[in-house]
Amino acid sequence: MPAVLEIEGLRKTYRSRRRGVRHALDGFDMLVEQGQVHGFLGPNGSGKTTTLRTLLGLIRPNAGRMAILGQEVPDALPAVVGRVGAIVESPQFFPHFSARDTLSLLAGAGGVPQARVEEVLELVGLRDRAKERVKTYSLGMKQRLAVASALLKDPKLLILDEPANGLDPGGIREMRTLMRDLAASGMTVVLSSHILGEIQLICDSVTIISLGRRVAFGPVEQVLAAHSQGSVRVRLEAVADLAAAADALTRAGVQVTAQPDHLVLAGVDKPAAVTRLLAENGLYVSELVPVTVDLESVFLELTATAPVPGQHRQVDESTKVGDGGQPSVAGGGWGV
Ligand SMILES: Nc1ncnc2c1ncn2[C@@H]1O[C@H](COP(=O)(O)OP(=O)(O)OP(=O)(O)O)[C@@H](O)[C@H]1O
Repeated sequence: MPAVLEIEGLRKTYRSRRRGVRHALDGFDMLVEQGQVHGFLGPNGSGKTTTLRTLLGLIRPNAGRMAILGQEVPDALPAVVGRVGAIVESPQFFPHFSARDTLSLLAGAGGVPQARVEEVLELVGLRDRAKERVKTYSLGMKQRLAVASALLKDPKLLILDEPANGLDPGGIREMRTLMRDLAASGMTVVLSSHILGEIQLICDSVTIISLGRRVAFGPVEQVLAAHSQGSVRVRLEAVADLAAAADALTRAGVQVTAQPDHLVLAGVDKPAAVTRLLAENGLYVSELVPVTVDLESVFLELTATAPVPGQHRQVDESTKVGDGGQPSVAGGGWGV
């Protein structure tokens, strides 16, 4: 499969007198093959929007290379831009225009035949409300209009930042079907989302970014399989003992992800060793079961953003269990 999108070693550094140097992108890589629905995932502030804006020529990177449809960007952007549809951050529409007028105006400006307006209205499910003013639309309807505007030029690559934002469950399901249909027709779709269950259902492959670096990528099943080896869920008689248990297990070399009422341990080949270790520390297990990992737990583990009882993780902090309970800032986010 040819690569539709390639990013290698992308760096973007922001400098400010007050906050010093901030590495929004710290040698980030990404590869998306043709006809895939590709999920782009990362916690708040991890660099997703910076990546997409850099790709679209809106931000100048400090280093790295990028190619869209086999052409190096930003140099070749004028040549490829007609084949890329993108919504990065919510677009603003004239509130007094209807969806049909809005799309008609955009089609005219982009040299797209007017017949395409009706096609995209139908595709995103706005046909019956197309005559009404945008200011009367719900958030989800505006989101559908945004997707319709990105689809106008029948792009080869569609980039959507949080397309399910504001959609109701029915709308999310329709968006899922639309993305799959578009990919089946040969379009490549890159979407960022925080709805990880949705990404798992919809995407063929994913890239996970944390603190400006890629921490996982590949087909969804491969990413899940790579992280499901020997995972077990542990509950204790006393929830208050979880932090102590996480600490003891981490010191013994077990990889621990803390959830509010249980721990998930990775790479456990002998569950009995876990119960023994905890019992020796006066901590008593009430449940120990193998878990099939989902994308959410992989995400929380790789980005170290699992909630820890009693702590309020701040943006830019990666809360590592077992480091004395103190939130830590992993390399790459702040500082030089
Ligand atoms: N213009 C700017 N000046 C300084 N720092 C910036 C600027 N734009 C982004 N950043 C910083 O770069 C980092 C990455 O931001 P970015 O918007 O790419 O994150 P994101 O992954 O899209 O987050 P979210 O999921 O919250 O949208 C953040 O720490 C952010 O504060």
